[in-house]
Amino acid sequence: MAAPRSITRILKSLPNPCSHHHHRRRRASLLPAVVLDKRYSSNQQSRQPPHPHPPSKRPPPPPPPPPPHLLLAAADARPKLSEHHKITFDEKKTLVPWEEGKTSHFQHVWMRDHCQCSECFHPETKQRVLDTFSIPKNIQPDMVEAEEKGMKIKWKNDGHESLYPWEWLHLHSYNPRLERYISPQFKFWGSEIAEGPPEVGYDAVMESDSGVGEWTRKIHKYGFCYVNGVPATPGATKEVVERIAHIKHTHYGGLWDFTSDLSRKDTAYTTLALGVHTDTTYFSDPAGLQLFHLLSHTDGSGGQSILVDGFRAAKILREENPAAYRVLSNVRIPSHSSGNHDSSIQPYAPFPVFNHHPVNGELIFVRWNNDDRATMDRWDDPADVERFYEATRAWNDVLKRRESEYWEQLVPGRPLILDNWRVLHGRAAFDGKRRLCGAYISRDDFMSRFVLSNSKREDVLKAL
Ligand SMILES: C[N+](C)(C)CCCC[C@H](N)C(=O)O
Ligand SMILES: O=C(O)CCC(=O)C(=O)O
Repeated sequence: MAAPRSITRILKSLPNPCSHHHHRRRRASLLPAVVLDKRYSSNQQSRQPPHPHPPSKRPPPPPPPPPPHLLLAAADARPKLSEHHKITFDEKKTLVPWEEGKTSHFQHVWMRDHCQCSECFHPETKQRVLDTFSIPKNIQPDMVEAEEKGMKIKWKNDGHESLYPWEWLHLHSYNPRLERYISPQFKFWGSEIAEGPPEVGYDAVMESDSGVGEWTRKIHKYGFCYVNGVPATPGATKEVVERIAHIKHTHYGGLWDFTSDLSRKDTAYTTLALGVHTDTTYFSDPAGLQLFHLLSHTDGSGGQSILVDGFRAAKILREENPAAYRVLSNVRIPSHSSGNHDSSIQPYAPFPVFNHHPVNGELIFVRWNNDDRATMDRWDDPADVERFYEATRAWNDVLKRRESEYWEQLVPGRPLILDNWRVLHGRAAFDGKRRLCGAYISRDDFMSRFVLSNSKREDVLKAL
């Protein structure tokens, strides 16, 4: 391969793009720039996806890495080019030497495909307009120049000019990866959370995006959060839910308003106790968030709510009984919702209790609803049947421990929202007239609002 050609027409030493406008350093953001890191490369070191059926001898999976699914870009770090080396390119790639001593390698086809100009990338819709497949296979720059705002490339084949902002280049450097990720950690909790459960105020949520930012940050960190001071009406409740995102409509309706009248053929519409579970395990894409608002409970008592932190419980099970954790990470459980005459809802495939991110291996989703479990008649090895029941018993024992359970009597005016991918919920039996309203929000809609209400949109867009 020919030695990298020096850049033609680089007449002077590279200007340090940050040298003469430090006074224009980005206003330190009020909140750390939180953006989703969706760029998991397929070859990133990752655990193998779980085996379809529990192997008997397989060693327990390694502990998952900390969840890197959120990127906290350095709020005000500005990448600086090397003072000593120039940008160079050869027939395949451009090399960008940074002050920190690392050099990013960007293949030309990748660079051209990621041109951010308004011809190639729609300025409003943020979608690619460029026809990727019109890029010549051997595309090369005619000229590469370091400008104040970024690196400019003039392409040889058609003279097209692309400008790649320095922050964008540094953030998207893939060889090597340069940005450090500080993932906001989850705060696991047990029964002690009753002393100080996460909560926000109705006014804050309704009046400002920063109020929604605080609310979504607490939901992400704890897996649940109360909203204090909400008028105990379905209308006010709907408005609160929609401060996060549009409601996920299901066969229960949009904003559901329910009581023990079996109007929908589900035990939630009875006075029965419900063991802790996650909802909608019968959807391919189960609800991300679920809000409950007790509107009234008259002529009776009971119906206390119970929450269990499913991520904490899973961690305990993995430590105490790795065999059970492995079984519940591999055995796929069929689920259904078939009480209503006009539907029998089932996901496109059964899923295990513990679902791990397919690339980085972190536990990302607990699915557990023993009441909605369908008949399990697909076993490669019948010996796995007993193993499954042993594993679910071990799981149930962890869930039912006193220190796992957070019991709380919901009250009108103080709705509870929870992360249905992490937190299990249930209720005690009750009598009398008990009316709740609430709604589901999809996981992706929640994460979108969480990120955008806790970062500058420009940072989110830059990290796409
Ligand atoms: C929330 N709402 C009362 C409307 C429906 C309850 C659905 C309960 C169902 N067994 C599940 O686990 O998804
Ligand atoms: O009635 C309640 O408090 C909760 C009902 C429930 O668990 C559900 O709707 O999934």
